[in-house]
Amino acid sequence: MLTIAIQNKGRLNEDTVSLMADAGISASASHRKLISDAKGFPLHVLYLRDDDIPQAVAMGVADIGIVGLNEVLEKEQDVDVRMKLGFGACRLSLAVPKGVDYPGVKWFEGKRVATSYPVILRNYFNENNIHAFVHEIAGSVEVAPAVGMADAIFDIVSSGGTLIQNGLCEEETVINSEAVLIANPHLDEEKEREIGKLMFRFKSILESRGMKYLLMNLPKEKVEEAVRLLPGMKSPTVLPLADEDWVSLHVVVHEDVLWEKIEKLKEIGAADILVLALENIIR
Ligand SMILES: Nc1ncnc2c1ncn2[C@@H]1O[C@H](COP(=O)(O)OP(=O)(O)OP(=O)(O)O)[C@@H](O)[C@H]1O
Ligand SMILES: O=P(O)(O)OC[C@H]1O[C@H](OP(=O)(O)OP(=O)(O)O)[C@H](O)[C@@H]1O
Ligand SMILES: [Mg+2]
Repeated sequence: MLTIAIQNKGRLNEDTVSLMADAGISASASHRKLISDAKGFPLHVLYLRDDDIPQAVAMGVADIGIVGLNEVLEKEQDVDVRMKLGFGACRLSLAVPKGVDYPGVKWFEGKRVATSYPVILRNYFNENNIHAFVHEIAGSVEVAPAVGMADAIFDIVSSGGTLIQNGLCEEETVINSEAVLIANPHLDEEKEREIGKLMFRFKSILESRGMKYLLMNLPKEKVEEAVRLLPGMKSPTVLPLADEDWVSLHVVVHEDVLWEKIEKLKEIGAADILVLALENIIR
């Protein structure tokens, strides 16, 4: 049976548990339980601090894990990144106090930079031939310049709100991150088959997110025009109605373009348009 390591609490826990739930796998969301068996898929679930997940997977304590790409790159453990999971999006950036006249990355030469990601930062400075002092701290990195502990910081940025609150200005994005599925690189065939099944479920879920199922009635002579407006998964489904001059048209569209498509369809005579949530796309 496969063992998966997930974050026990914190920012990735909820999205991880809900991705698994959407894939028909119920893991306990309890913060106290450290290991449990999932329902809906043969899986042991190990609840860990996110920092420990890459190592647990590299050691084989867990076969797979869900963790931010930032932690995978920081820990430099021997694990394969198998797929991106579409949540936990953030970036690791260098930021300097507002008001600094920033000429480019060479500004960091000789400076003290506070971070919880010393490995990624040192690699970046080495690649850019910068000699700087990397000052590792566990948290509240953004206050370091204000209290005189550092000249700049390197930390996670998402909305940018924390930087603004602390009078800092983002200057260099070093990596973009999101939650990923990682795996031990030396698993047997049976475990790989199980991982394949799990990834198939996750991919179906991710593909269907943001998609809507659209049904409408349309004058028959407008079908070709509607098909041109609606590049669906293959082509729209067209079903006859009792009234032979009309058809029922079904199509899957992304919510980003939903209203734009609806407006165009109405213009060519579509009526009784229904928009339904789409749970899953199995290809
Ligand atoms: N503001 C944010 N927006 C989006 N994603 C974030 C943000 N902050 C962190 N993340 C992502 O979520 C992951 C977990 O963040 P969290 O703050 O829960 O970590 P932590 O405090 O180190 O947790 P743990 O107790 O498990 O060690 C980060 O490694 C990163 O990938
Ligand atoms: O750009 P923003 O949207 O403001 O997010 C960035 C902040 O989020 C994270 O901290 P978190 O809130 O998880 O607190 P922590 O430092 O205690 O982990 C991260 O360490 C940044 O400080
Ligand atoms: Mg952590």
